[in-house]
Parts: sequence; C-alpha cells; structure tokens
Amino acid sequence: MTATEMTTSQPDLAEKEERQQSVAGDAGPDSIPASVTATALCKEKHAAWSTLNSTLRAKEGSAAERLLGQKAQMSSFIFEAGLKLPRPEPLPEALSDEILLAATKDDGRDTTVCIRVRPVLPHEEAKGEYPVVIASNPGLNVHSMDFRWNGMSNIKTNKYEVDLAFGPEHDNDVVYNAVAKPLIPLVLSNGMGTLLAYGQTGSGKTYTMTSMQERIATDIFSLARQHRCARDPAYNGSDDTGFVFTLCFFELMGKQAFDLLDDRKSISILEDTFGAVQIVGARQEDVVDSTHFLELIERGSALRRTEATAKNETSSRSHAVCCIKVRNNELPEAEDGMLYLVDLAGSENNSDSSHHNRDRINETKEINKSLGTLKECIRNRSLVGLSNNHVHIPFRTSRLTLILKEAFDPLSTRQCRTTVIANVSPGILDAQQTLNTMRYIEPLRVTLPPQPTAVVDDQTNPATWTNAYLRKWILANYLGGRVDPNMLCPTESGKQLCRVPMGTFINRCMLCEGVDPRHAKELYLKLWNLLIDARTRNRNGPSKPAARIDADGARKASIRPAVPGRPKQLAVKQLKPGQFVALTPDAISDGKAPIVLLLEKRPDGAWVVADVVAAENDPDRYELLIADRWVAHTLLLKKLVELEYDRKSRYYILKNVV
Ligand SMILES: Nc1ncnc2c1ncn2[C@@H]1O[C@H](COP(=O)(O)OP(=O)(O)OP(=O)(O)O)[C@@H](O)[C@H]1O
Repeated sequence: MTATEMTTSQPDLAEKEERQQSVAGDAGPDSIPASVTATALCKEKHAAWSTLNSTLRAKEGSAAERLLGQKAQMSSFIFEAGLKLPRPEPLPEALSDEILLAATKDDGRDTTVCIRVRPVLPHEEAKGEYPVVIASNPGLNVHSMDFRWNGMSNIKTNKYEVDLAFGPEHDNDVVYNAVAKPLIPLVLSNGMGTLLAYGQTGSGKTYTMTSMQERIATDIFSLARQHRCARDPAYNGSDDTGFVFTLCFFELMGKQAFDLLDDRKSISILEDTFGAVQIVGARQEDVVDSTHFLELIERGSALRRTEATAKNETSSRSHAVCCIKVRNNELPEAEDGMLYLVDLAGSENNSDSSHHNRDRINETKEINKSLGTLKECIRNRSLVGLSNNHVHIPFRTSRLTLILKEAFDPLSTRQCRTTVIANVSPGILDAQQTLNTMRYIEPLRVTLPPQPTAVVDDQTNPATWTNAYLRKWILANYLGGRVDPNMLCPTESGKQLCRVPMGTFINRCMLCEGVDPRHAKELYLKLWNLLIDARTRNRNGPSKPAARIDADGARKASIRPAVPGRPKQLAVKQLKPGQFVALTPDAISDGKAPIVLLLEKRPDGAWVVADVVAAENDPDRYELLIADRWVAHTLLLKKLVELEYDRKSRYYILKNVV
C-alpha cells in the first residue's frame, strides 16, 4: 500500500468502525432507526464504487494514451529505419519475353498467381512514406522490421515467388497483355477464364480491374472479328462475328447479391438440380460493341457500395462480379464461353477495423471468411492431381465460390484458367498487410511434379498421352497436319482433350484454315474410339473386342462373349437412364467400380455408363465419376441398386439392393 493510499484509507476504517458500533450497539432514543442506517450505508457503498470506477477509468485512459504514444514512436522508428534502406533499382518498363514465356509456360497448372505493387501515392509521400516492397521477377521482396524480444530490431527481407511481379513501373497495358488478354481466345473457344483482383483495402484492386475491363471491352470484339476472318474468307469485317456477348454485373455481400445493372435489385444465386449455377433475377444485357460494354461497366461501378476505411476513403465493401457470356451462333451445341472479372472486397486486419461499429465488424468478418473459402478452393483444386486421396473443394460454402464452381470442379469438361492478381501497397507502414497478402496467395501457386515428356504409357490409350505426344498424333494422323495443335490443344494432355465436349472440340478445329465441321467430327470420333478401345480393353482383358463409335455418332457396344448357361441376371427391359446398377463380379476387373450409372441406351441394347466408385476414406459412400464413361453390355449388369445423394457430404450412400 502506498503512502497516499494509507492516508485516504485510515479515516475510512475509523469511520466504518464507528458506524458499526452505532448499528450494533445500544440503540438510544436519538439513535438512527436500522432501516435508515442501511439506506445510508448503501448510498455510501455506491459512492465508494463510483470513485473506484472513475479512478480505474482514469488509469485506463492514461494506459491507452501511453500505448498510442508508443505506437507513434514505433511508426517514426519504422520510418527512420526505412529511410536507411537502399533505394530499389528501377525495373525495366516492359517485361522481357523470357519472363512472360516462363510465366505462361505449360506446366499443367490452371492457375496463374501475379502480384502488382502500386506506386507510393502523393498523400503518402507527403507523410514520408517509403517503398519497401520490390518486384523482382519472378518474385517479390518485402522488407519489414523484425523486433526481437530484447528490444533490438533489424530489417528483414522476406522473399516470395510468384508467376509474375509487376512493379510501379509497369503500366496497365503491360499487366493487361500479360494476364488478361490471354483469357479472351480461351473464352471465344468456349473455355472459362477468371480474373481475380485481391488485396488489402487501398492497394489498387479497383484501379487494376477497371483498366482490365476497359481493355477487354475493346479487344474482345476485335479478337472475335479476327476469329471470324480466319474461319470465313468471305467475311467483310462487319460487327456480325457469329459471337453473341451477354453481360451481367452484380455485387456479393455475404449471402446477399445485388444487381448493379438494375438499380441494386436483390438477386439470388442458386444451384439447379443439374448442378448448374443460376443467377436468378439478374439483368443480362446483350452487348453490341465496345462503347456499349464500357457504358454498362461504368453504370454498374457507379452503383457499387463503398465506405471509408482506414486506408481508403471510398473502399469497396463487396465482391463485384462482371460476367461475360460468349455464345457461338455457328456452334449452338457447344457450351457458352464464360469470362468472370472479379474485383474482390478489400481485406482488412483487426487494427484496420478497430474503429468500426458492430455491423462493419461483421461485414469485415464475412469478407475475410469468403476470401478464406476462395483460397481453399483454388488451392485444393490444384492439389487434386497431386493426391490419391479425396480432396474436398468447399465451393458451396460461399456465394462467390459457388458462382466460380466450374473453375474448381475437377470433373468440369471445360478448359478453365484462373488468374489471381494480388495488389499490394508499397509503403513500410503497410508492410505487415503486404506480408499477409503474400501469405494468402503463396499457397495458391502449387508446383506440380514435372510431367513425363517422352514417356507415353500406352500409345493406343489417349488418356495416357502428354501434350507433346497428343500434338504429334494430331499432326501425323489428320489431314496432313491441317488441324493446328496450337488451336486444338495448346496445353491439354490426352486425358484433358478427351473431356472437351464435342461442340468445343469442333469449334477449336474450325479455327484452323481449311477444316470443316465434318473433318473435325471425324477427328473427335477417332480420338474417342481409341479411348473407348483402351477402356474396354482394361476392363475386359486384352482379348475382348472393344466398343466403337460410328462416324454418325452411334456407338456399338463392346460385346463380351456370353458364358454358356449363365443365368439371366436382370430384366433388361426394366432398365432406365438414371438408374444405378451393380456389375457382375467378373466385370469388376480392378475392384474399383462396383456400380455404374446408366446414362444412355444404344440402339443395339448396350448402355453408356459412368463409373460410381467407393470413396477413398469411406467404403460405404460412393462418388459418381461422370467423365469416366464406357459402354457396357447388359450381361455385365447384375442388380439394380438404390443410391441416395447426401447433399451434406456430397457422396452417394447405398440404400438398398433391389
Ligand atoms: N498502379 C497504380 N498506379 C497509380 N495509382 C494507383 C495504382 N493502383 C492504385 N492507385 C491509386 O490508389 C488508390 C486506391 O486504389 P483502389 O481504389 O483501386 O484500391 P482498392 O484496392 O480497390 O481499395 P478498396 O478495397 O478499399 O476498394 C486510388 O486513388 C488509385 O487511383
């Protein structure tokens, strides 16, 4: 107890004793009634508590001030230390071809991870802010202060590897040509391209995304014209390119979505029974030319919700999704190409959001949660090819990842490419947030093991072909090399090309001069015949005849020789598409697919089926591999089984054997 505390507390004690005596002692005529004394005591107690509270509050206040003072000291210390850093070397303004080639090389990955460091802004420079984030391709160096437990500190350089790093010297054209422009040909040939701008609030996401949108608005029409020119020598360069572009623009805030082309009307993001994602109620505008495209983007951007944050006066507090659908009128059966341009909401850390009210704190939590799910989906999608175990991709957890589902779905038959541009502020005061951004994006860049180049397992099985062997086969096998592999399969392996739908395949072939749809279809069927032969061989053993597909598309079943006297297993007339059927034991060659899903009955009575395999970690649950199709003779089909789809685990569960 301190001296001052002693002086204030001793009279209190004396008074208390005196009072206790008067309450407990002889109650004389002028003594205070017990009830009155109790009230007085309560009042006094209350007064003592409030004194104590105000003393504590004063102490808290001075502690907070002291903390603020320490923080200010720390900032100036960081600035001083930053000023001692060597000035970064200016980077060349254009990225060399070598760097671009290395970043876009075919290494089997569907995701490109880039970083963009914006310049120090004039108001930051006025405050003495100093750049400590330096792009040095293909990586990034972040200098940060490292504080030790003993009070010592030094400057630490954190190195990160990315596919491409853009510095303040690189303008929007350099960024666009390297990351966004390559997505347009993919989308025109029915693929799906996704461009995501990620980063801390105020790091330049909207600046980057707006400039990408402006350039895409011009180039998508000119590239469509070029495509038409290459296909049709009689084309006169008119606006009728055969492609129809439809745009919708909306923002996502937690579980809510608002249409930015229709006065922020509330819309719904739903998955239909076929698993396709529908944006219900959103206005979809057919875009006629670049001016119209830009007008729509401007209209939508003006309606985005913004709030002031610690780092940005007009921070976007939502994910803005601009979706461009490309329909090819010449090939109506092909899937529509999709281009998603997503300006993600700015990530904020705890200190940035410390002055927010409850709603804003919840909003920040929602944003960070959806960004976490996005990261998990991108990373797990890259891990699918690396692991033998089932890799869970939680794309249904947030609306954003549900919309981009196809980019993460390993069973997607479309060619997909995702590019993430992580934006960072260059200053020393943002170094911690920059490190957080790097920690977020670094795991997205999964390095795949080197693909075998010269070794082809089985020259008669396209599923085992590398891209190099596939190219060789196309050049050697088809029309004296008229189909250009750069158009048909720039990066795909044999297995990936077999997953491309027929419409898309034909569309890609027709981009080559002198190839008509009939030739393209023949090539598609030739590849599929090889694949079906190989699959059937694997299943039935080497001596069994294989399934065939005729030029008119009709499949002939692989005929498994009937075993004499074998009892009839199943009333084949009962069979309908959509039923699950267990196979006979000798049909299950490797024990992997005990059950199949009936897809389509061929004219000769055989069935096109898809494999249903037991989950790796749970033999009672099954997974449908819709892309693994083959033709099964009815003699291979043993019993009807009932499988129930469990939405929660996304597996099928065996209910009953009929
Ligand atoms: N590469 C750049 N060159 C010049 N200025 C830039 C660059 N990147 C960003 N800026 C400027 O930085 C400021 C913040 O950028 P922007 O609004 O795009 O940030 P943001 O990441 O979208 O922020 P938020 O998430 O809060 O919306 C703007 O004034 C913008 O003009």
